Amino acid sequence: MNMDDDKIIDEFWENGFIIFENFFGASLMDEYNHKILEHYGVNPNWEHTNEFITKSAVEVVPWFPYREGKRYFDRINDDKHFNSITDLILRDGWENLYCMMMFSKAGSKGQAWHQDCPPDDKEKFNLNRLVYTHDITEETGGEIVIFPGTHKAGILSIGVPSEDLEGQLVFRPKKGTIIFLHGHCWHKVMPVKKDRISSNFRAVPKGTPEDITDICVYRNMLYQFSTSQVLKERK
Ligand SMILES: O=C(O)CCC(=O)C(=O)O
Ligand SMILES: [Fe+2]
Repeated sequence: MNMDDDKIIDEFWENGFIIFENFFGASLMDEYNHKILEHYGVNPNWEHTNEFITKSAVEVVPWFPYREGKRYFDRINDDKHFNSITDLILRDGWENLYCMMMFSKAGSKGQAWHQDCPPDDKEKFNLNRLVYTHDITEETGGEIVIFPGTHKAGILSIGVPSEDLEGQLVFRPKKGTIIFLHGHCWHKVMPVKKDRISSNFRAVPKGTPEDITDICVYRNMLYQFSTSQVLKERK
C-alpha cells in the first residue's frame, strides 16, 4: 500500500465521501451518456421522445440495466482502478449491489436530504459509486450536496426536507468525475434546471443484506421503496 492509498482511505472514512475528477475519459462518458439518454427516450437534441417521461410526475426515474441483462456499462463496472479504490475503502471485501441510472427532468425538485439506508448498524451500508457522464453546472442545476462526516452522526436530523444546513458542501461534478459516498452520509440533490443524469454503481461490504437500500431515511419520514409506503413519519 502506498501513501496515496492511505490518503484515500483516511479521507473517505473521515468525511464519508471522496471525489476523483477526470477519472473516466470524455469519449467513454459521451458514449455512455448517449446510451442512457437513448434508454429514457431523449434524442440527441435533448428532446423527450418518451411519453412517460414527458407526462409523468415522477421526478427521478430509475433504471437498473443489469437487472435486464443489459451489461452496457462494463467499462465502468469492471474498471480495475475503480474497483481497486473500492477494495481500499471496503477492506474486508465487498460485492456489487446494483447499477442504477437516474434521470431527472428539467424543472424537477432534485432530491431532499436523505440517507440511502437507515444507520442502525454502522457496519451495514451501501457504498455509492457515482459516475457523472455529463457536466453539472450552474446552468444545469442538480448539484449534489453532501454533509461531511455525517456517516458517523447517526440518523439524519428531523426538519424541513431540503433546507440548507450549516456545514453542507455543494458540488458540481464535471463529466468523468466519480464520487464514492457512504450511504449513511447525509446528501441531497439541488433543483434540476436541465435534464439530468447520474449513474451509480452501488457496492456493499460483504455480508450486507441485498435489500439494504429498501428503506430510505428523509428528514420527515422513513420511506420503503418495495411497498411504496411511508413507514414512519418523523417530527
Ligand atoms: O444523483 C446524484 O448525484 C446523487 C443521487 C443519490 O442520492 C444516490 O445515488 O444515492
Ligand atoms: Fe442517495
